[in-house]
Amino acid sequence: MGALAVTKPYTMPALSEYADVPARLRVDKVSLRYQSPKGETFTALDQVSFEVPDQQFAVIVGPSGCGKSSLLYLTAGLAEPSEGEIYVGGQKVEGPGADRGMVFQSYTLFPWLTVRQNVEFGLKRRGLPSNEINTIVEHYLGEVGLKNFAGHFPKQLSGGMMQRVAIARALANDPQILLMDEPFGALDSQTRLQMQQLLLRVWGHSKKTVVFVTHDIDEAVLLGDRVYVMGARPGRIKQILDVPIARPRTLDVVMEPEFIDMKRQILGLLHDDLAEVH
Ligand SMILES: Nc1ncnc2c1ncn2[C@@H]1O[C@H](COP(=O)(O)OP(=O)(O)OP(=O)(O)O)[C@@H](O)[C@H]1O
Repeated sequence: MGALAVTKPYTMPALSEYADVPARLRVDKVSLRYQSPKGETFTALDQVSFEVPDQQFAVIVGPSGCGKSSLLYLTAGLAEPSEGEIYVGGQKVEGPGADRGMVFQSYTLFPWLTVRQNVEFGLKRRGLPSNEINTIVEHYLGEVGLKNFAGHFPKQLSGGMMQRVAIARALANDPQILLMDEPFGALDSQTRLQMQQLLLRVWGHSKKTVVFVTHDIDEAVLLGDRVYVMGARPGRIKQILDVPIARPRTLDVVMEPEFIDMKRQILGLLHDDLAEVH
């Protein structure tokens, strides 16, 4: 490893240390089991515990099937853990709520609504006054560079533009936390790089807590404050690594020794997991 800086692994403090100061997200001994049609039980997540401090950009990586999406769905309140609890802003998750914004890989815009109508959808449902809605929508359309496309319908947009609308829509609702499940997974590599930079810029302004799932290790290290590496069978947190790379981060950081060292550590953890499976 020579002169490369070695990243000190993050040691997870005992959950009780946070009793007085709730983290923005707290996952406490969460297990998730599925029942097969034959009645067999499959453990997708096993006793998963971790915390994400306020304003942190947390990235979850792990082998396919380790339960990354399941963890986001549980946090979104779209499914219930078999055991354990999840807290967002100190409140136990007991169902879906506007305090959690979601951006998925597949485009989830309302196709019959324009870009503007998609972004203002949640604000209208909350009954905000129209001048306030306009100010918020203008702000976020500006943030994602889509002011000139406000009247377009989703089918008139590229994949990257649709994801920009999804990000604007999620942030416009002022959620406590933004949950992103492989949001750039379906984009071509050039657009993906652009979207990563856009997200870093928008996140730098909004300072929302983000939990971002990806398969892409470069993406994890480029975006994250911390990378939560999961193992499979059963799904669990294997290691939490702090990313020791200063912000703002541009594409050039991928050549830096710290970046390469982080990638090496994460790959090592993922390879260990593959070796355990085969
Ligand atoms: N509704 C379901 N019924 C049964 N098993 C399920 C269900 N949903 C997910 N699983 C299983 O739970 C495990 C975790 O799935 P999940 O989609 O959360 O993993 P993942 O890490 O996000 O995978 P990928 O990276 O491939 O998207 C997988 O083995 C999956 O097959």
